[in-house]
Formats: sequence, structure tokens, C-alpha cells
Amino acid sequence: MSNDGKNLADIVKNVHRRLRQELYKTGDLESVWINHCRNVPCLKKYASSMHKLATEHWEQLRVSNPATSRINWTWSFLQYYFFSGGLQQHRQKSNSDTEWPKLILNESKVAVLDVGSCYNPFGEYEELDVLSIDLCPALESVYQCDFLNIPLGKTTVIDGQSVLSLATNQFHCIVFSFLLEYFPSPSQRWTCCEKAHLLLLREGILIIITPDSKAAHSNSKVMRSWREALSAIGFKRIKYEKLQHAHCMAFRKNSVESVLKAEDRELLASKMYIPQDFYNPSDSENEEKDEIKFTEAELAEGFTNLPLFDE
Ligand SMILES: C[S@@+](CC[C@H](N)C(=O)[O-])C[C@H]1O[C@@H](n2cnc3c(N)ncnc32)[C@H](O)[C@@H]1O
Repeated sequence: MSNDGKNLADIVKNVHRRLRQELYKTGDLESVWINHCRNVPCLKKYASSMHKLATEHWEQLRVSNPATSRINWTWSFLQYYFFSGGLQQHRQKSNSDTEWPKLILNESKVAVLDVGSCYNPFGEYEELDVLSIDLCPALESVYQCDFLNIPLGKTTVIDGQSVLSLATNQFHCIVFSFLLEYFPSPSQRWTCCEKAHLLLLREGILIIITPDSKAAHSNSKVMRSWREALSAIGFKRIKYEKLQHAHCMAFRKNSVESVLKAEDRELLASKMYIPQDFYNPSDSENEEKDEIKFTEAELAEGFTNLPLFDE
């Protein structure tokens, strides 16, 4: 990978790392997140670096080897599920008699919410009606919105370039592409997944893509833990594939509502961990304190192996 690509990937990874360090130092998740959202120069630098990294460097790889692309993977899954009988197959398997949402029949478009979109990579597909949102958009086609704190209600309200609220039971698909590992805490990842469940129509799809250049099995316990947590919300994993640089997963919203007790929610939220959550560079004993064991290499790198970075 070129030096330019490495520098851009470093900018992105350093923001993730700094958030984790701040949380470790203060233990105050709310203040860490508020301060981060106020740091506009940092958010803007991240947005332009991520945009450039994806469109100038990863795009080359997508052209030369389409099977490595998270965008292609997502599109081909959505084609299968919404236009080639996948939905009906899974409906039969789950013995559901739910009627197919009218929106699809009327407009022939899949309503997609792309969270943490950055540069609207799914805007290129005519069959998708995409609402792209980001904490700090890189392009005007993406609306500003902090998904962690956005109110959910009866209608989606957009004011200028910002989304002020999102309507529940509205979307056929929600995409978290390289989003969840941005957050320093499992509870924030869990909040995102719970919100996705409320926003999706029944039988809708949550796509989760998380970067990892290692072999599939090396982080299989992490992926299994996520699957268990999501299952408790009412999501069934119906597709998993390890691409060269990412885990790609499709979860189907099976149940309409999930009633979870506060203590269960806390336990389930902790299942949305990533290896770096356990890593503290200044305390080598930290690993010993945690129930879940990782090797030194896993702790140091974890999911921070962004595509192309280690080539
Ligand atoms: C690694 S980038 C991924 C960009 C794009 N989805 C892709 O696959 O290339 C993560 C993005 O998530 C955005 N993000 C982080 N927290 C967010 C939040 N709470 N609400 C909305 N977007 C958020 C960041 O601003 C950043 O653009």
C-alpha cells in the first residue's frame, strides 16, 4: 500500500484509539463522547481521510478484485434477499405469515438507512432508496446525525443537512459498515443494534461489516458473541462471510419486540466487545483481569487491521 494510503489509515485508526484511551483514563463514557462530538477539526479530518482512503485506495482493490468489496457484498446480498426470492425462502423457514411491506411493492425500492455512511457508497444503486447519515459527513448527500443520540419517533424529520429524528418500523435495511468498531464501548455498539431493531420493518435486514484482515477463525469467538447478543434483541443471523479484509453479516429482524430486563441488557451489551476493549498499553496485567483471553498480537491489533493497511 502507498504511503498516502498508510497515512490515511493511520489517521482513522488513531481516532478510534484515542477514544478508547480517553475512556480508559476517565471511565466517563458520556463525557468522552460529548467531547469527541465537539471536536469538529478532528471529525472533519477523519471524514476527509476516510473518504479519500475508501474512494482512492480501496476502490482500486474493488475494481481489481470485486470479491474483496464490502459494498459489492452488501449489494449482492440485498439483491438476493429483496429481488430474488431470499425473503420468501426465509419467511417459509420461519413459518411467518407477515405480509410483505407495501413500500417495496409500490416503489420497487429498498429503503436503506446507511449509518456512518461517510461518503454515501450505496448511493450508486438505483434500486436502493438510501438515507445516508454520519456524525460528520464527507459529502452533501450524507446528512449529519449522531445515531447514538438521535430520537426515534413516528416520523423522520430532516432540517437542512441534519436528521433530527428517525421513524420506527420504516426501513427495509440498515447498514453498519465499519461503524461499530469506531465506538470505544460495547454498550454503544449494543445501543446501535437495539435502535436498528426498532427502525427496521419486520423481516428487514441489518448488515454489519467489521474490518479484519486475519483468517476467519481467529476472531470467531467475537463474532459468535455478537450473534448471541443480537439474537436476544430479535435478530437472526442468516448470512456470514469472511472476505479478505472484513467479516460480513446479514441479520434478519424476526421478532417484533424484545422485552429484556435491565440486568439482561447489561450482560448482553457486554457481549458486543472487540479485542481492543481489553487492551491497555500502560498496564500489562490488564489482560489477566479479563475473563476473555486474547494473545498479545490480538490485543495489539484486534480489528484495527483496516483493509490494505497490512499489505
Ligand atoms: C470507518 S468509517 C466507515 C465509513 C463507511 N461506512 C465505509 O464503510 O467506508 C466510520 C464512520 O462512522 C461515523 N460515525 C461514528 N459514530 C457515529 C454516530 N454515532 N452516528 C453516525 N455516524 C457515526 C464516522 O463519522 C465515520 O464516518
